[in-house]
Amino acid sequence: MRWEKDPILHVEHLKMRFGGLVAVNDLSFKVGRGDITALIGPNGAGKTTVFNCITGFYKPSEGMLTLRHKAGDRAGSDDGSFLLERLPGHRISQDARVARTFQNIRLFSGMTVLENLLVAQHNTLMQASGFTIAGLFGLPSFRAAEREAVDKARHWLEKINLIERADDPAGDLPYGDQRRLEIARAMCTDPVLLCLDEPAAGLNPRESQELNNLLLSVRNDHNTAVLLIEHDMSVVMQISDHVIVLDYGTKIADGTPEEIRNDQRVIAAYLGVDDDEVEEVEAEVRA
Ligand SMILES: Nc1ncnc2c1ncn2[C@@H]1O[C@H](COP(=O)(O)OP(=O)(O)OP(=O)(O)O)[C@@H](O)[C@H]1O
Repeated sequence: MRWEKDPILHVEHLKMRFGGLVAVNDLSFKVGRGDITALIGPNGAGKTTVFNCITGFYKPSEGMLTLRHKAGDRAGSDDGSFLLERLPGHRISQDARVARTFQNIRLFSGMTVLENLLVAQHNTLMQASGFTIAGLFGLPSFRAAEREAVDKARHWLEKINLIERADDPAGDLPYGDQRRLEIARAMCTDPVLLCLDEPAAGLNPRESQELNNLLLSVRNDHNTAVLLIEHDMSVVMQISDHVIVLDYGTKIADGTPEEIRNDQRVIAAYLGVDDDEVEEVEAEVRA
């Protein structure tokens, strides 16, 4: 398994307490480099809390989160390890190159579709300017970086079939297009790990299929590892290489989609049924 042989992220003994509530308890798992990994579980299982720990929104109460770059990862990052639990949030995105989306859409709705993709590249552009006004106006490195930013934005607009809508306000797009635009915006930061919180929520079957195709392309063409929280089993089972199941903040299963599909504990916990109903539910899931 790639997640054992070549993990990009190693979560060890993660614990997150909120006062007396233990939302995540002694959780360990690995995310394979270039894999699509799904984190699933019933409402309140602790999935978003795990994301918030990985992306620096929360400092874990205990545990280690190690992200390993390899030479050849996106944007020429060198070999190197990042202990995410010790880094401030902005360094997790900028240096460790972890990007995320949220359960609710957080595009700049008044800006155009293209502008949303350019804003995501603000850091690279500012570095190319040498952080000076003179740089902004004159430096050839800035002009080259600007061209690259537009090319990258165009690449992603073509990929998500929104090139025709580049100059429209992002808020005018249909919901499914906005979801894909958010993912494209995150990809414009050249992440090595892309964390997506319920990307398929609210999508119709056609939009869900478009999302699947986009995520498969992120994995296959860009070799970016994807970690997603998802309730939509048609997305999870179709595109994931690896599935991790949480219940009440602890891991109850970890394996390939096939293994998870056949795990009775998962069926019982995830669907919230009693033990004597498991067989019936299992038959429904297989159908
Ligand atoms: N900031 C917080 N303060 C207090 N409790 C919190 C906080 N964030 C999460 N929790 C609690 O931690 C537990 C796990 O919540 P979390 O949102 O991580 O679950 P989830 O698996 O993502 O659920 P869902 O699928 O509904 O989004 C819940 O009991 C929740 O109420």
